[in-house]
Amino acid sequence: MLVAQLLSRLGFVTHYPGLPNHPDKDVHERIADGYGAVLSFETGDKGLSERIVGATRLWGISVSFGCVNSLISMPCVMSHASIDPATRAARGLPEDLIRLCVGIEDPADLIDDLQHALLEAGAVMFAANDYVRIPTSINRAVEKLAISEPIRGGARPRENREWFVSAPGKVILFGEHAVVHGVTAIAASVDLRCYGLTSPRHDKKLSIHLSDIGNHTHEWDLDDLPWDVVTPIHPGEAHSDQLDQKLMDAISTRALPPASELPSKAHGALVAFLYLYMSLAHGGERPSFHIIIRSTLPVGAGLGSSASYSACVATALLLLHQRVNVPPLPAPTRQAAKDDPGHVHISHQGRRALPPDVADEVNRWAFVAEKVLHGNPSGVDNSVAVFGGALAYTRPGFGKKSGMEPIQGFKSLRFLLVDSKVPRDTKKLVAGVAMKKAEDPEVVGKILDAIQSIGDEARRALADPELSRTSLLSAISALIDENHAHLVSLGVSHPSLETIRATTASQPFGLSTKLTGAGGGGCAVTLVPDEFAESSLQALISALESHKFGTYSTSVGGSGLGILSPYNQDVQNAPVTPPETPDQESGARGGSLCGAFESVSVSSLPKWAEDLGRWLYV
Ligand SMILES: Nc1ncnc2c1ncn2[C@@H]1O[C@H](COP(=O)(O)OP(=O)(O)OP(=O)(O)O)[C@@H](O)[C@H]1O
Ligand SMILES: C[C@@](O)(CCO)CC(=O)[O-]
Repeated sequence: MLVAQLLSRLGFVTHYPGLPNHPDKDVHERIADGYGAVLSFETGDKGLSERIVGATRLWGISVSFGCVNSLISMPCVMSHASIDPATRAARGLPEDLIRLCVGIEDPADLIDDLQHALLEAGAVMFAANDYVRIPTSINRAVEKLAISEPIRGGARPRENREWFVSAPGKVILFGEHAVVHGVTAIAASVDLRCYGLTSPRHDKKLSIHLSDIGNHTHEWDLDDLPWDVVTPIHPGEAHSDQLDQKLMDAISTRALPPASELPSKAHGALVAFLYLYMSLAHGGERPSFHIIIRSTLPVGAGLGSSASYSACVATALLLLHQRVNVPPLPAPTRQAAKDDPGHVHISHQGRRALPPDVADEVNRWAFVAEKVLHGNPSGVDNSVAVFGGALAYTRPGFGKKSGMEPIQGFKSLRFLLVDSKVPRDTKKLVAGVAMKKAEDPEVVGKILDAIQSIGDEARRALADPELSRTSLLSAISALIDENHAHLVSLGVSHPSLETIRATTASQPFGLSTKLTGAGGGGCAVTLVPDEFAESSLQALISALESHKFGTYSTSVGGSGLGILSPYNQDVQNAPVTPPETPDQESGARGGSLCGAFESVSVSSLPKWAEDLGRWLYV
């Protein structure tokens, strides 16, 4: 009732038998007690309705209702999409109709979330201390304006500004490799990140600087790229499950020198970048820009460096190809007054600032880049790089429930990451396990089942409020050892990883360790119990470093994808918008942040980036 009253008061045509103006209120009251949990409303504009549905956080988007949590849908594009529009119209089903099912959450949270969504979508504004509806005609005019100037509140159109993006790496606690074959993996973001900075060029060239891959720089004339083989993928369309082999071949043979001349790490990164750039280009637009990539993650070490690179490239390209928008700057929830800037809407800050539709689109394209780099990725790494936090991930296509579920309780665990510094190739290791499975399906099938049980057990333990902290930590330790043993059987360990395990398990440390990520070298993850003294941790780090291993004490479960806010009022230090025509001579490297971004030390990079202004995170 409260939701219906809110919508009706705001002036939306609201259908709910509890409202006094409902035409069949009397009939309903004769045959039923109460008014039920389902209602619907019209906004007057299908696009606006889509934005509202996409902007809700607590209301889950769902085709069919019947759940304890609150759900939202647009029947005409979801449950009733298969009925042709004429029949829908004849039956009086408005195209802009939004249907809601109210669940058991706190009504105040539900109303707050709905108000935020209406505000974010541009359906209401905040004036005189209250939300008021923006007439649909104004909304349409604003939408038209947004097409020519998509970043409302920013200083310049998007192709003329610098975009600064970042995404975290990941640690897989349970289920690597097995996840490729349908097992659920448990993974979380780490606070080491990849950063990408784009600055505009005005010379019809495209260039990329890979700071971590031998400082490799590559430049292309946009007109020389093999456009003749590109099958355009229009905005809103999904990339097919398979890579376009013609485009892959054309990039390798015509846009890049033969692979032998290019280090393979750079080759993979460049192919992935160009593949996305060319696939995303549409409407004859070919933005000319320079992009610099820098990461605080070790590359090729099992911490998801490729996925965080893929997420940064996908985000930058989706922004520059005008396929995603940063949400408009919300109105202050309290009016600004003298000496009071007003209260900025909370959803513009922190983890919730980038809406799910932006995150989903970036994730889809980051997965495409991962396919270019890895062949057959499960999607867990890019999902963590985009969504952050800790999650249980099951790849689709194995006849069971797939997707992501957030995991609570992971953030409180302490880990030490140890880099064996032994290089390896994820693509080959994943292919090796697939070959083993093809040769011995029964044995590998049993290992996969055992790894699934380990992940299930870990999730149960993490979710069990009755379990003492000591029991939880000893359960996770035992499961870490067990999972590692299975990875050894799959043939993806390495002598260096066994040395790390032996060192961390030795007295006085007695800690459990497993390889993480693809293995074959790369990183191991060690669970550090709460009571483990700082002096012991330092002694362990010294012991590991004496073997020439690298160590990272990292926190897990932090933010996913981030975009530095393009709004002037959110920028604290430097102007993020570059000169109109940066460095006309070369067309490149003229942006205001480029020099500083390239020269700041790796250890200072996170703080430097954070201090530039407000980051909008998923
Ligand atoms: N900072 C970066 N700049 C450019 N390319 C990168 C960067 N980080 C990763 N890559 C690309 O990703 C490849 C590394 O992928 P790989 O999967 O082997 O390592 P990883 O992602 O660190 O490990 P895992 O997949 O086990 O988590 C590199 O060879 C390079 O092509
Ligand atoms: C080895 C693997 O399971 C994790 C790599 O980080 C591969 C994948 O899931 O794509």
